[in-house]
Amino acid sequence: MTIASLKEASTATAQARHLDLPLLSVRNLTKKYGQGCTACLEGIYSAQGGRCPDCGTVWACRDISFDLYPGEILGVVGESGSGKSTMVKCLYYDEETTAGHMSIATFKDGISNLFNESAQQKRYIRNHLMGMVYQNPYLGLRMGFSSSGNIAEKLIAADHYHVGKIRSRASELLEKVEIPLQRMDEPPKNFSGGMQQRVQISKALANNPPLLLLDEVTTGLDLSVQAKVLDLIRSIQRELGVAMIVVSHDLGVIRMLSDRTMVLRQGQIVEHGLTDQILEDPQHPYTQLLVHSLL
Ligand SMILES: Nc1ncnc2c1ncn2[C@@H]1O[C@H](COP(=O)(O)OP(=O)(O)OP(=O)(O)O)[C@@H](O)[C@H]1O
Repeated sequence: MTIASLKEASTATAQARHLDLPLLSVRNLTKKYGQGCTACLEGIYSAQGGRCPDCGTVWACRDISFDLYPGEILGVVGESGSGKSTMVKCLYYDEETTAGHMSIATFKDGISNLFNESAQQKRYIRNHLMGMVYQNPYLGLRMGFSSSGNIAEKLIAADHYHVGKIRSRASELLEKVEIPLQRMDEPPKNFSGGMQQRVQISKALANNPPLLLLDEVTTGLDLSVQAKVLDLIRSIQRELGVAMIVVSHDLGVIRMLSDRTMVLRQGQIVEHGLTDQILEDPQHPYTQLLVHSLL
């Protein structure tokens, strides 16, 4: 099956899935760097790149709301500085959120605000319910550990201690991402960029999370390596039914992977809809600019 036909089939199922309950719901996610002043706290300011001209506070994300359905891929696109990375870092607790509400349907009946959970519960959520793949593999991997050791670390964090089972799960995952098993005890620092991203993906999947966050995972890779990683992401979504948030400044990546797309500008959503509709008939002038610059 080609990527285009995989995408078509998946978009159809994504539309059908909207009859289900969302896996992840985010409401009014806001992250500011700085204290804020009367004008910008009330939203009465003329933002320059998301920065308040009076007090210098950066509103990296402001009132971001969306739902993500089981097994769906949501693309997040926007120019540099639009708040894409900050948004996923807030979801994964790499950054403390200023305000907002996040829930996951399978955690405490989807009622709890996950931004307000205890540190222990946040660790549980990071280890069991989410996986994260960073643009920079140095953030997601311990480069001096073996590749299997990296996966073991994630399994141990989720209270799996049986050495034989850890080893067999590590082999299974590395095989899935096409890392030769004779290299499973080598550290990722010995690997190429594409291989490092594949090890990161296998580590993120270690505990079968229902949600995967991918932040610019193919940026900086050669085109042929990029295609292989994108293909892998697509097949994982098909086989495992993992829901994903894919952040990219590259509309080609978004077009290839995502069912729905959210366009961010200066920390706010300017457009949100089915990817094909957004790319073929963008409504917001900013999206029109982004799309036309791709053509
Ligand atoms: N620690 C920080 N302190 C102050 N401002 C920050 C911090 N981290 C991010 N920002 C600001 O938040 C805004 C959003 O940044 P973010 O990295 O989320 O954007 P992005 O869309 O992911 O950009 P890129 O594609 O270049 O990574 C930017 O104006 C950035 O300068």
